[in-house]
Amino acid sequence: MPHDTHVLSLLQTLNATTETLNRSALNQTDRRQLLQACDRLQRSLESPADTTARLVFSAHQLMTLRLGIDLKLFDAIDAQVRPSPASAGSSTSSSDLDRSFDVTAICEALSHADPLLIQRIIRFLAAMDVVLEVDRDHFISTPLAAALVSSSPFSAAVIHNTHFTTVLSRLPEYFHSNGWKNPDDGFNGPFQFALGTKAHYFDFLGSTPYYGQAFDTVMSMSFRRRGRDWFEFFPVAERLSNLNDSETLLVDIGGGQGEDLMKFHSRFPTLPGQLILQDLSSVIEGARKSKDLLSSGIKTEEYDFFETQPVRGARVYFMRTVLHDWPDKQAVSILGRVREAMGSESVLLISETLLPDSGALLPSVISDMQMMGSFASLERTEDQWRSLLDASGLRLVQVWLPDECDRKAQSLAEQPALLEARLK
Ligand SMILES: C[S@@+](CC[C@H](N)C(=O)[O-])C[C@H]1O[C@@H](n2cnc3c(N)ncnc32)[C@H](O)[C@@H]1O
Repeated sequence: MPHDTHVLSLLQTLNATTETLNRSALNQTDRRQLLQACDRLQRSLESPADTTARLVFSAHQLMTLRLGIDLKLFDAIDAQVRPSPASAGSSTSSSDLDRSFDVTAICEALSHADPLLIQRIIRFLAAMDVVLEVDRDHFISTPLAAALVSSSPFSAAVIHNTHFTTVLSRLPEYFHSNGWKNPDDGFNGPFQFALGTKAHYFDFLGSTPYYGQAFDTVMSMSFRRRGRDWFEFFPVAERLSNLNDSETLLVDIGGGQGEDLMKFHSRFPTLPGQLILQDLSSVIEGARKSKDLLSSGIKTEEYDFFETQPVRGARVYFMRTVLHDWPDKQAVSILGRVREAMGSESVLLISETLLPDSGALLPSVISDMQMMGSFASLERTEDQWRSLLDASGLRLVQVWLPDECDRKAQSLAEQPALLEARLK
């Protein structure tokens, strides 16, 4: 029993809130503000020992999710808690769907794995509340467990990031061996050191479908598309409507699966000029399977951006979260290929999250560390972008952000900026 009556009443309020809060009625902003307040409260309460313990044991939790995903444990749970197709059409409704499962049936479904191992993984998941233990060997699935089935983008996020921990775990040895120099070569950095390879991270992804597909899925996830789309605050109609159909309106270089081009097309379906998606062959192969992409008339092109840019004099060369994958050493070459192709009317638009000059928040610095580990690259401040563009023979003309964005750390973490560059 707490001594302090204030603490006692605080505890009662917190516990009552947990019990009675109507989560489904909360809007996104309110939900996030509540989470941030809980996070601040936790950080302020934790002793150094608490924080250390929380952080050093978090890898175990993440890796347990990964084991569950690779084992197809979440699929097996999902299959058990869902009604069979025969009963699904009958009187069973999702609200009275029984979400309980027992370990024996899961072990039978996953007969290729040792039952004791399955039991230990499920026990760990129960300790994390990913599944809820009701009785010995008897559990209830949760929305989180259902969100980790193989087909879910969340499982791709776990696969992608657990693989990244291979690189993270070797960073200390990497820096000891290189004399604590900032990584600056995408072909000879922490990733190559950790995996004992000479391959660039993208070559590795191209030759390892399991990780390549996880990466592509993560790139398409909505959490990477926070904030407003660039074309909502860049004057598209004013700047980009005076083309004819035979000209190229926009080339999305390293455009992945074409999400950005498809969004742009559906926002401006009648704007004249060709839209072109360029990426490596392994990525374009996947993008060509998209019916939406094909029906929107977007041209797809296999293209390595270290080679001569085949599309000359396009009105817009667009790159979204591409250059943060490359340290200046390689980014200058990539930008050089764009500069050579640009005409006097061409503009290069770069959509990237800007690092603030001070006060960077966790999402920004985590991304910076991710760039360092995978690509020997970095997230850049405005000054770093200006000097990179300058070294590439280009001039930073303007940094576009929505009017409501105040350029403080929180806004910059949540809203990618659009950097407009032209020939010098
Ligand atoms: C971080 S992803 C960004 C994808 C997309 N622009 C987006 O924002 O979702 C980087 C993209 O660059 C592509 N890429 C990497 N190396 C490339 C190269 N040498 N030539 C062309 N594209 C490349 C990758 O395949 C990937 O699709």
